[in-house]
Amino acid sequence: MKVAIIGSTGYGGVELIRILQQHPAVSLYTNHSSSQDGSLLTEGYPHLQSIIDQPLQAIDTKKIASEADLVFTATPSGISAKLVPELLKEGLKVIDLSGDYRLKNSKDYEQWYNKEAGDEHWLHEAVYGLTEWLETDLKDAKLVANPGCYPTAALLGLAPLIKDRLIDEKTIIIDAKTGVTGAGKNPSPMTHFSEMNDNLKIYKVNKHQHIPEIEQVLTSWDAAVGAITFSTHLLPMTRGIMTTMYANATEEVNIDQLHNLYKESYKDDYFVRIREKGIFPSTKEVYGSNFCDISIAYDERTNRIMIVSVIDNLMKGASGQAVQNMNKMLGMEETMGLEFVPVFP
Ligand SMILES: NC(=O)C1=CN([C@@H]2O[C@H](COP(=O)(O)OP(=O)(O)OC[C@H]3O[C@@H](n4cnc5c(N)ncnc54)[C@H](OP(=O)(O)O)[C@@H]3O)[C@@H](O)[C@H]2O)C=CC1
Ligand SMILES: CC(=O)N[C@@H](CCC(=O)OP(=O)(O)O)C(=O)O
Repeated sequence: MKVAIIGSTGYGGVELIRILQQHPAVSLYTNHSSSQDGSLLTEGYPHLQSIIDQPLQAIDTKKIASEADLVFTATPSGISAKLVPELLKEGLKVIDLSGDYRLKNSKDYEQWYNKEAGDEHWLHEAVYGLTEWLETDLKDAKLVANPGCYPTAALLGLAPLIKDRLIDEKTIIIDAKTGVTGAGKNPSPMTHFSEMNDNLKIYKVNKHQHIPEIEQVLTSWDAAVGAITFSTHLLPMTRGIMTTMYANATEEVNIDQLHNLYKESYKDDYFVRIREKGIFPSTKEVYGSNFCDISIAYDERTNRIMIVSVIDNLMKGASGQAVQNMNKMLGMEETMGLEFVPVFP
């Protein structure tokens, strides 16, 4: 299996390198950059010393097609929409990590991303790659839109309740928190150490680009889901996302029933771990791994259900899930090359 990464110099790209370097089915991968053609990755990432010696290559789609079977585009939104059609035209399979192919309605994309949407044909052709809940076989997919980091954590947490119609769809609240690698490698006033350290920030209130993505998927599962409430916070940690979600139960439920529902829903999914009753996950318990850990609680006094899910934003929230999708596209075990034990403590 020969693979190319476009955007290797970014955090998503470097995480793909960490995975593909030890993936048993990947015989070769090449690294491409729009701005650092000919440079060594070790100039920006000395931790790759003696692991990657080849210089970065330019993004030449024909050359990539002559060398690779599949490409990961770990590039910013707006850029992917320009690159992806050219790569597909060359016959390559593509897994795009950006938001460019996730929203089926191009008007939603233009509204929430404030950018021009990509080609309609590929927008509709793209398979939304929430791996555990895929509705189509990825073996025939040419383009996979890898889900956003927050949507991955939120959707895996809500899916069993929504599919079983156990919550009032109009009462869903998703309270989410992330580490700073979610913002990519370029520093900004938002992520600057002196402003982020010892601090907790709420951002993009009612404007986050993941709102329509979460709503699109939830609505496809249950048409009664309308607008959700979703808030995002930035914490002074490197990796990790926690989503704490609340909704009113539609009927009388009890914790054993809810716990069994989650255990049953994910019994065949290696990467989704349902915690024992009363044990809640923390982000460090999935650090550097492809796991999504979930707990559920029920408050009889308010008739409200609470779900907590944690992921590593760069793994299950981006590059890990992208490789899980690659494995499925190629008909391999979905866990191949991804069985990292979380880095703890
Ligand atoms: N960080 C995260 O936790 C997550 C990120 N994502 C998405 O994944 C994608 C990559 O994110 P991330 O790695 O964090 O971002 P970074 O900003 O860290 O890296 C993006 C990379 O894109 C490349 N790039 C920039 N402009 C262009 C261009 N015009 N043409 C080609 N390549 C370009 C840059 O490399 P170079 O200049 O060398 O070409 C850069 O290294 C984004 O779309 C992001 O939204 C999704 C889920 C989670
Ligand atoms: C801290 C931070 O800024 N996180 C990003 C995470 C989104 C992301 O990484 O990208 P996609 O839009 O491709 O999903 C944000 O909230 O926008």
